[in-house]
Amino acid sequence: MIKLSNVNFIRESRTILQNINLHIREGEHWVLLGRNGSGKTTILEMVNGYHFPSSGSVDVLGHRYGTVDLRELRRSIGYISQSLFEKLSPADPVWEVVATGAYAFLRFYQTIPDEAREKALELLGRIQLSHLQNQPLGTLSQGERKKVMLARSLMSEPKVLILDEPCSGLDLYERERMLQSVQELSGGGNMTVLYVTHHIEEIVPMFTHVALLEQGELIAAGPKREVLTPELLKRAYDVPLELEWFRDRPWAKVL
Ligand SMILES: Nc1ncnc2c1ncn2[C@@H]1O[C@H](COP(=O)(O)OP(=O)(O)OP(=O)(O)O)[C@@H](O)[C@H]1O
Repeated sequence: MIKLSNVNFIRESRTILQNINLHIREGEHWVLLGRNGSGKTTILEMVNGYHFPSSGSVDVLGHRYGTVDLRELRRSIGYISQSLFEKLSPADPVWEVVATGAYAFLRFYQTIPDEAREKALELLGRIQLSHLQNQPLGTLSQGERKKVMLARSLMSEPKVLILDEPCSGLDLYERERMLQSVQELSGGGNMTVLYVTHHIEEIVPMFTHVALLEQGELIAAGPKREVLTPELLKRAYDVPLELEWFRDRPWAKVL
């Protein structure tokens, strides 16, 4: 499904990723953890085909990057990130922004097909945002924006969903609602999920695997209970901590 083999990424004579080997199978839900600058977003951008490795290979959905039409492949990948949000037009009504997700367009310059409109409205209903459907995107709160991005990413019924810190800037209530929506809309079925966060407690039960990065190197990758150990987390974050599992969710206590 997603395979990074011996990936190195060098920019301006700096090694940003070093010998990354990561194999994500269909239906697995992975969380990528690591300190600021450890290379998480670079990996996500590589899986989206926005960066190419300096050496090694990236295969997504059975296609090797470098030999495939990325525009076509990207329709099977939903991507939520702040940088994508910034490219959208703040004056556009919410339902239109969601509808553009069906085509991987940033904006419609022609009449929007009824089918796309109906689907966008349905997705907005599923995340309880129908009341905002005609409001301009730029007027939404942080929490509403994140959920609109989630709905947009699901328009094309992607096989792979990539979320880069979808809960950043959300209060506790909004964060829990967002996590609930992520679980409801992408937790079932065979969708493969890759999720980046700085907050260990966001690893809700739907997540199956964790990869830990330290300065561009993977120090652990596998089933979450094997990777989320105090020893490995101390190595990744350089902070001694204890981990408590509550309702299949890890909570970190700094010692
Ligand atoms: N095009 C580039 N040229 C030079 N350095 C780059 C480039 N892209 C990324 N980097 C560097 O690579 C490192 C990893 O960046 P990346 O954004 O992947 O980290 P991250 O783990 O997502 O960090 P954060 O948690 O702070 O978002 C950073 O030190 C960044 O400055």
